[in-house]
Amino acid sequence: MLGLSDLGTVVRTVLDRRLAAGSTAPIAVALSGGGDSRALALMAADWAQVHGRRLAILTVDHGLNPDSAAWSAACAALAVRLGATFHPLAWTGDKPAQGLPAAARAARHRLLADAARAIGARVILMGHTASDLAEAAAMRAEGSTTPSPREWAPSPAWPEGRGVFLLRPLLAASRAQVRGWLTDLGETWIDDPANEDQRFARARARLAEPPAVAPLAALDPELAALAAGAQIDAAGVVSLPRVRLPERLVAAAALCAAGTARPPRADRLARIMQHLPLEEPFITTLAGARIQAKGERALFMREQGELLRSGIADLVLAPGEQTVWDGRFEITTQRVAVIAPLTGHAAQLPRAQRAALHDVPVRARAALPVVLDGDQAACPLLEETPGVSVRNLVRERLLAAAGAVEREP
Ligand SMILES: Nc1ncnc2c1ncn2[C@@H]1O[C@H](COP(=O)(O)OP(=O)(O)OP(=O)(O)O)[C@@H](O)[C@H]1O
Repeated sequence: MLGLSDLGTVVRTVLDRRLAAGSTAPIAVALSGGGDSRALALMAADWAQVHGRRLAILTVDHGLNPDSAAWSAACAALAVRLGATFHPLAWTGDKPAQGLPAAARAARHRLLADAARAIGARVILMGHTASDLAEAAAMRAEGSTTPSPREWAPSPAWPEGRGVFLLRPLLAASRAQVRGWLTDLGETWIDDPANEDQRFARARARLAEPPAVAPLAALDPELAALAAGAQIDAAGVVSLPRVRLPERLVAAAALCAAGTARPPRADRLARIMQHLPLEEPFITTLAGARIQAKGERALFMREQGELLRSGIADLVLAPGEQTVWDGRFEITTQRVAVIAPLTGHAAQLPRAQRAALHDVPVRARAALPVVLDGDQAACPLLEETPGVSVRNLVRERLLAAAGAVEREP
């Protein structure tokens, strides 16, 4: 059991290990105003001061409780007290009747990630505790697919969370321990009544399961090494050895190659895992990706049919605009540019690019982005295109997903 006086030391150790001491980027804290994130903000402020780092407080108002504006105001007041910048964020979209907690969570992660990127922060600190780990386990026992919060993980929001990591330094402490620490300091906090609302699986889990002390998130060096060894071409096609591929890497490679965000279904993934190591050629789709296994390698690429079915339209970018196209390519323009999938435009490419296209697997070609100029097309991935720059996000995302990035970039 973690003693109260040890809590600060544990958190400092995690921050020392994961944050880059010499970085000039601000450190973001996701502050709900609840006890856990409040304690975390206090500890992070100490660490930031010692290391000369700026602190930014991010608070999302979900608009679900009449008191939420007052909660945000309390967070703003703490930011002032800690000398941190305060970034109020609001979930203004439609609120679904079903699945409200999941929708709120997805919106929260998108807002937090966008805000972090806007201020140049690479890490968002979150206040999950060992009690949250125990609750996630209890919810899974109830049939939910809730993943366990990990100490260090890329933001689940995609593409908003590109390059942004979540750090949970309180995972080894129970909620009661964190609150004991706050009480000792004379601090108060907000209790969100939704946490006690028994209609939500999460609240039932809070009652059901006594908190357990969390093991530190185990890093899987094999997974990270395999991801680091992946061959990824300019078109974003991922090539991995087909035998001894861990299931997690297959799922991550599919998501990254497809640019999609929704994790694949467990039963589909399990079926693929049965076929993948066999010797016969094997073709399937997963999470918007096409998987082609032949010989000793498996290729993961965007499934072109899914791209076209996603209703991707010709996109007009203004000068200076940046977008993530199909979840795979970050495109920045210095001029007006019309971006479209290559399908139907291959004959409009200059000769050199048509030749370069031969190096791209046939079934990956239609899902490449091209810039249309009248009756001309150009693919910035095949050849430099004036006024348009493109960054392939596939490798960076795969490395982050596989745990190959262990600390603040
Ligand atoms: N409204 C909010 N504004 C900012 N941060 C928040 C907000 N709500 C939650 N958080 C952050 O998320 C942490 C966990 O909160 P909570 O347990 O309510 O969310 P969760 O849905 O279980 O987490 P996750 O989003 O990782 O699934 C908090 O300690 C805090 O850091």
